[in-house]
Amino acid sequence: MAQINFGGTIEEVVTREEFPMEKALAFLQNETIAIIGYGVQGPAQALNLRDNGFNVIIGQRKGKTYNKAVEHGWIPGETLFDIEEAARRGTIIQFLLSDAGQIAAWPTIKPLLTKSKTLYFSHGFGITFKEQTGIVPPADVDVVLAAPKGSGTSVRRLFLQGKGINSSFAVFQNASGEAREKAIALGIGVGSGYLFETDFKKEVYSDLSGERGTLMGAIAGIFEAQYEVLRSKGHSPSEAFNETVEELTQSLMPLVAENGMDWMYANCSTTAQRGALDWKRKFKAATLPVFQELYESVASGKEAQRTIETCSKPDYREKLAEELKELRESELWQAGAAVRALRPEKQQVEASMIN
Ligand SMILES: NC(=O)c1ccc[n+]([C@@H]2O[C@H](COP(=O)([O-])OP(=O)(O)OC[C@H]3O[C@@H](n4cnc5c(N)ncnc54)[C@H](O)[C@@H]3O)[C@@H](O)[C@H]2O)c1
Ligand SMILES: CC(C)(O)[C@@H](O)C(=O)O
Ligand SMILES: [Mg+2]
Ligand SMILES: [Mg+2]
Repeated sequence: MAQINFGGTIEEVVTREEFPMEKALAFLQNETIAIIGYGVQGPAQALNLRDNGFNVIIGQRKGKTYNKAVEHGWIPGETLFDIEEAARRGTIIQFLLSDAGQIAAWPTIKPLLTKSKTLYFSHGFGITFKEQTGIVPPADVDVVLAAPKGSGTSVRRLFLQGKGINSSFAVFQNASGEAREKAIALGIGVGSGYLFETDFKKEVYSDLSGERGTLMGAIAGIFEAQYEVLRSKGHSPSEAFNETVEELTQSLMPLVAENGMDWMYANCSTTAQRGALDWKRKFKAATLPVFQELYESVASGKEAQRTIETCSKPDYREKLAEELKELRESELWQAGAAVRALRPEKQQVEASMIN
């Protein structure tokens, strides 16, 4: 394990140098990895594992998603099965159904988790909120987690670019005595650049807070608030969108990603720096209680309950699609679509498609 100083706290991380792919392949050479669920993480992890040389099969119910798996080269009856058959054949069960879907499938999966098999999650949800999910694995199996810190789409894209996402890993149950190495080997196999250690509860608390907070919920809310103010003061949609979203994603966040917040600030005007440093305090103070409320809602199980209730309904997909449609069709994001289409590289692509 490499010892890394994260802003004054020394943490241990596992890099590909210490745990190379050959070691992961050797460690898992006798295993059949059954990917249960082919939604977003499922295809990314399955394809990365397959491309890395692991023995992978898929378990997916029939329908559109099953057909997607066929398009990706999984062969019905050979490497593509229904959930039950894949879980029977697999020695490592990667449980990548939606968190609500895992509850429905658990009665099918549980009896197939025979001694010395491994149950793998990419989220601490099912195990941590066991009172609500009913997911309690048998004592004689390993239970591990490798959770990529990003969308499955990025997990696959970064892999194809020869890069890697960072992931957390954890062990909940170590029946074999080798669960930790197994978690790391699987984490490397699915395409992680490096892995940091956590436990199931910390993973789910931080993950649910992050996605409801700055990563997805808070950012969308802040965009809407600023856009609405600019529009109400007479600014055009294009101006409001550019000052709220486009500049952030296209110009400033890439600079933050490259070299940190202070460096992005330093590459803006002194006027901008002065104002940002002053207003940052006010935004922090205004949002701190909201983030505290959010964390409490996660830790009390309220967020899990709401997710389970809503995402277990038969029409949950349609309902989510309706809400996303409303977001897409809002003026802000329609302005965004127009702005994106005007990016020079898009126009070049369109021109080359015409010629
Ligand atoms: N989406 C991501 O990029 C991402 C990132 C990190 C971790 N995770 C975690 O990985 C796991 C999988 O997430 P996902 O977003 O890929 O899942 P998802 O929501 O896309 O669902 C995956 C699959 O589950 C199937 N499914 C849903 N309910 C079902 C049911 N009742 N019976 C059978 N199949 C059912 C769906 O058809 C879909 O193919 C979750 O634990 C999630 O928290 C996801
Ligand atoms: C990609 C995210 C937001 O990091 C993941 O946590 C998810 O639930 O999809
Ligand atoms: Mg999540
Ligand atoms: Mg996440």
